[in-house]
Amino acid sequence: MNSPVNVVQVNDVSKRFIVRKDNSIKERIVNFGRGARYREDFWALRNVDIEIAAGSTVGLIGPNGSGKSTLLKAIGGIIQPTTGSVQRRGRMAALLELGAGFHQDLTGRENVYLNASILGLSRKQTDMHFDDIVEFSGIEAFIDTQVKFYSSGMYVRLAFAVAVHVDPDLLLVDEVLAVGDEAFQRKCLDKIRSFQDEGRTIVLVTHSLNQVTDFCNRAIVLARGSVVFDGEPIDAVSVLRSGFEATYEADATGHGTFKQPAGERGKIARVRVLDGQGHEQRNFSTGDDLLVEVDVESATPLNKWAVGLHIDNPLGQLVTGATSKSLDAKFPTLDGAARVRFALPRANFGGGEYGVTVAMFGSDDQEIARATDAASFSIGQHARSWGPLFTDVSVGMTPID
Ligand SMILES: Nc1ncnc2c1ncn2[C@@H]1O[C@H](COP(=O)(O)OP(=O)(O)OP(=O)(O)O)[C@@H](O)[C@H]1O
Repeated sequence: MNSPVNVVQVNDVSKRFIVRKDNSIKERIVNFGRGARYREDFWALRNVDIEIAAGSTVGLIGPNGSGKSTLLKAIGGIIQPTTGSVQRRGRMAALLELGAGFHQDLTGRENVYLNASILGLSRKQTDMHFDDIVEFSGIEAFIDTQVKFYSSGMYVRLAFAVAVHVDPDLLLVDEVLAVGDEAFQRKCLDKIRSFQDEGRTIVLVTHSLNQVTDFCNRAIVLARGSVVFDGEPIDAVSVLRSGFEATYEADATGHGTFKQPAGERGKIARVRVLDGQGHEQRNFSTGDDLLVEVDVESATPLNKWAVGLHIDNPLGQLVTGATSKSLDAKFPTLDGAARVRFALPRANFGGGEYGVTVAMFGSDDQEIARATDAASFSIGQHARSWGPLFTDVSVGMTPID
């Protein structure tokens, strides 16, 4: 069997941005001519080597600022690497920044033609696809309006519609899909699925870890501009989660970003997710009992204090939250260390990955410590229903006469 052709080859790519340290105009004038001292090199990508085989769907994931968009733009040829090279084969369509490739003063119709011609379609070919493009976008009523009057959702609709109708071999999609409404997102994801079936290659930047495990057959995790994992999506998601926990541990050692008002100091020493019997666990089923255990410390006695809990989905959206105050729990003075447990009996989370963020509050309800994404857990997909909330849905039918 022949091994598949590489559609993208990224060879030892690094990208440097020059970041100016002086911000105000006054500082710029004062520092004029001493440029070098007031600029700093920032490496958004470091020695990235990636080969992407034809027909694969690759997810690029990583924390904010890790270089995902920069890598996608380098693959798309929108930015030039500082060192290294990128090779691509075949026709590419890219959905990178909102409105990129659209001319503000032109109408939707004119932009379709402009965009399609940039992506390599002749006028005649665009004529052939025009009605389908407009229909897919669902913005017929605004097609002769200048795009500067479009909402961000309308931009994305039209841009995606053009991109998927120009017959690309390689489709690059950055987060933009998150802008569209749910119905349109679903339509786009269906289209991406049919692209997969047709053997096209897709590279997707996303914060939705569900999208990665659902759609991709490979995921690359970036951290501070370097590839830290490249392989099975499910493993990539674990790496990303454990990375967050490592960050948190660094915080717990005192090098982190805890906000601590003078006088009161709190410390979140450990956060664990346990099953109903108190055993540490990561994988749960819908309806299981969950305990979130938080070890807190204070160097000075704290008379009034509280602990808060946030459980977020992979998009960072709050799924459920509570504080010991909202739960009417009053704790005695904290002198040294204490263990707080939140109990979530029969938790009806839907299948997916969840992150646990914990905060500690002092007198005046001021936040005195925070551990973001300090722990995580996974709920197995249920065969009967899906979505962030599990309901024991059933269905019946009666004939109507
Ligand atoms: N034109 C630029 N000039 C200076 N710095 C830049 C530029 N573009 C990106 N950066 C920096 O490079 C780093 C990587 O940015 P990039 O947008 O690739 O990250 P990302 O992983 O896509 O992040 P996010 O999840 O927040 O979208 C960031 O620290 C960003 O501030």
